[in-house]
Amino acid sequence: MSRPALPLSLGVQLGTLVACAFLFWCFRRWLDRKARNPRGLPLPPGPKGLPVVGNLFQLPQKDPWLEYDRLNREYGDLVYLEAVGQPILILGSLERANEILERKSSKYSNRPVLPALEMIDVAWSFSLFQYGPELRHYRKTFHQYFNANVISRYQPILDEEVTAFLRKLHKSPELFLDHTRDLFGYAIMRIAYGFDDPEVNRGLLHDGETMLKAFVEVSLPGRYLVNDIPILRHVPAWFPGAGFKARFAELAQVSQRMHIDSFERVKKNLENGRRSVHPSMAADLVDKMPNEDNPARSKYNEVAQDVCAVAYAAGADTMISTLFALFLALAMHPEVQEKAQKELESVIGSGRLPTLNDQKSLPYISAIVKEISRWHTVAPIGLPHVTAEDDEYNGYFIPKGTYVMANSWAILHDPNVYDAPEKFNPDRFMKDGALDPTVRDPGVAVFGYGRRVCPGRWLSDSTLFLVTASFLSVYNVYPPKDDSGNSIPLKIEVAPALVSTPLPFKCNIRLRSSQHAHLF
Ligand code: HEM
Repeated sequence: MSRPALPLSLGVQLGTLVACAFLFWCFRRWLDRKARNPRGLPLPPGPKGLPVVGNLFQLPQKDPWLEYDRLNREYGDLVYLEAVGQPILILGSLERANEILERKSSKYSNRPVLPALEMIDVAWSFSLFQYGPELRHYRKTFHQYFNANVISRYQPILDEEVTAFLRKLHKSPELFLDHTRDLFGYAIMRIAYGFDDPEVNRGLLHDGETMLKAFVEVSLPGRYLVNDIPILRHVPAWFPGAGFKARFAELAQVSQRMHIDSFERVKKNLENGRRSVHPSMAADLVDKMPNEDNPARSKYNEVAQDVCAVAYAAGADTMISTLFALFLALAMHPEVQEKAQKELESVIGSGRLPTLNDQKSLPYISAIVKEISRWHTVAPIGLPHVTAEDDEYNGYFIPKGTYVMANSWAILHDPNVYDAPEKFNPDRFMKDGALDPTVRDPGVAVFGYGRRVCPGRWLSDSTLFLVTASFLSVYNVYPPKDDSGNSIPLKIEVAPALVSTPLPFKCNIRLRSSQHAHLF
């Protein structure tokens, strides 16, 4: 159906109306903020912006953590920016992050409220909930399945997926990026839903990636005007400039498929007596579902379907990106592989693959896991926290609704804490053959802060340990070679996004010896 033509003059009039409404809204916001700050406290320091748009054009599009770090060096570790009236606070040190996001977490644990996120229908994900009893309930339900004490439940799934990964590498080492993606992708789909069919899992993981990218894009300050003028969500799709509505509607369908259809599929499978071999989160939640006549059933169902979908929506991309970085770092550092293999041989010999139970006796492998999380900070500026109310901090006024972002990359690349921070060097965590407890553990920043800290961190640590130890037990990884047989030096390059993913790269993966093939 063709779009009805809009008379030019009407279009101009409507455009002018929108612009006036916007300016009026900016003015009201400014007046309101002034009224809420009767003592006239200053805002924290930061670069001066332009009228109305503020620092919008100074917001970095690429590698924001580097620009934020530069601002923190210039203005101190608390920097204030504003983009089209949206206040943004950048925390440039662990001390600030802890003081604000941990100690003042009752005020600093909300998330952005963006009409665009509601329109693409991702508001079901508790990672976007405001802080309160609802969020606590969702986090508690999630925690039952991912706390440190229950991760061993998933050991059989992790073992099977790691072994499948080692076999695939043997068959088609050149596809190692695809195999790495499948490794954690399939593991989390089996843990969350018990889905064993790679085709089904691949489709759902693709949906998860689409939604994560969409989430990042629609959240960018200034990217969609509807976030600043919520009434625009009601303009008809044919209105000039409202093309975003059709795209948002498509994304909403993907989101629906992700969180409702997958859970319904598990329910049907169980009704038909089809249960996965290993326990899954969804099956357990369905088993404990209140009876049909119980009024609590509907809410229970909603929470259950949402927490399962969050597991792969929030977990897959971060883990896969970290694993890509791990293989890249190992290929760049043969001496690290050699050291790890010596440890593996002296502790578990060469007759079996490592298990999670070996974690404590393989400190150098643990040091590699710590170093990869630090060196390649996968969520360099984390997820924004938002202030639930106005606050006064160290004599500064912090308005309600401020996006607060801790620069985790800067915290983990602070040269005062980590010598030569740009170097991948697991030894920085070691002393006398054991982990050195005096070195800052990257876990203090990698997984975020306070009441929103990542609830998947134990699964993440266990998986990274198992993959690193198993891979190095069997394989070596080298940089690729050019036509004359010379090694091509590798370096890490990342795509600009909230989750920092290394760009595709090549490397050579070879069995340590033919005998090592017997391990899988
Ligand atoms: C390398 C692995 C991972 C990293 C680096 C990582 C990092 C993060 C970060 C930085 C946050 C934001 C915390 C904040 O707002 O302060 C977060 C939140 C979250 N992560 Fe992870 N994560 C990882 C793996 C996982 C896994 C495997 C899962 C699921 C099993 C998961 C589930 C979540 C959830 C549900 C949230 C939202 C929490 C909330 O908003 O209350 N993550 N993660």
